[in-house]
Amino acid sequence: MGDPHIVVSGVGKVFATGGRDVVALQDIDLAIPRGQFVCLLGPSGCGKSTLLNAVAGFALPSTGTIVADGQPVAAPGPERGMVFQEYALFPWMTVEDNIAFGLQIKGQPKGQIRATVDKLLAMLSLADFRQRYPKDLSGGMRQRVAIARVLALDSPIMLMDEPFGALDALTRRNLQDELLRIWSELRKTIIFVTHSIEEAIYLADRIVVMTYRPGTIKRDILVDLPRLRDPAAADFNALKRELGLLVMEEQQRHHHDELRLAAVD
Ligand SMILES: Nc1ncnc2c1ncn2[C@@H]1O[C@H](COP(=O)(O)OP(=O)(O)OP(=O)(O)O)[C@@H](O)[C@H]1O
Repeated sequence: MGDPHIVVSGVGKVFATGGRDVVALQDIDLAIPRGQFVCLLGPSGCGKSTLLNAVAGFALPSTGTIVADGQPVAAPGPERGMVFQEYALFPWMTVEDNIAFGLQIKGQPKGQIRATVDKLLAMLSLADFRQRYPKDLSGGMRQRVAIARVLALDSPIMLMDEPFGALDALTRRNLQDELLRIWSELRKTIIFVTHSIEEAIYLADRIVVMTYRPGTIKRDILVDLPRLRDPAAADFNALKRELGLLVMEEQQRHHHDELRLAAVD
């Protein structure tokens, strides 16, 4: 199988806020093989985004190391593309210009950019929208553009922070299917943050459940169900129940923590 594509070793992250230290991550060890689709799952505040941002190189860990695509992570890099929940599109650019932007920055020849943009517009069913501006697109369409922008750079690693969290259920399922199709075609390594148990089971090869403060790995589960997965199937639901209990324990710890802090203040 070769070396893991992403290696997180002994990672911790402490935020100092208002005289209180928040241990957002502690002792995180994670080795992700090339091409694996990993979901980070857990309730709000358990450090999912902090871990993703550390892999992205946006906010480095306080302790430990991260190696991605053979390189120690010290800053954002082109081998790690990021898709956010809020579509990070340029509002003054059309769909095709948004997708082309990163390639123009890289100084690629015009003909080559055009070919890549055409391919991505087709791949994400955006061809009829190429001249539109983001404000004239639905949330789902905007998120397609955001994914196309990252794919344009051909990063072998895709980091996704609740990318479908703001979408309605039907659009969300559509984009999940679309993402699975793209992933199986292009074989990216994906780390996908979600707090939806169903979304994690629907998508992932592997689900990493995190604990609430300190953020540690509570359970690391391989999902061995054939795709496309059926959320109504018995084995899907058995896993959903198992994960539901794990996540609920952490939600309760979060709740108790909030009550305790409220009592102190
Ligand atoms: N810049 C920051 N300064 C101080 N504390 C922070 C900062 N960023 C995150 N935290 C704290 O670190 C912990 C982990 O936050 P993080 O956003 O990674 O959690 P999360 O699991 O992604 O939650 P959510 O789903 O709500 O985004 C939380 O307790 C949060 O309050």
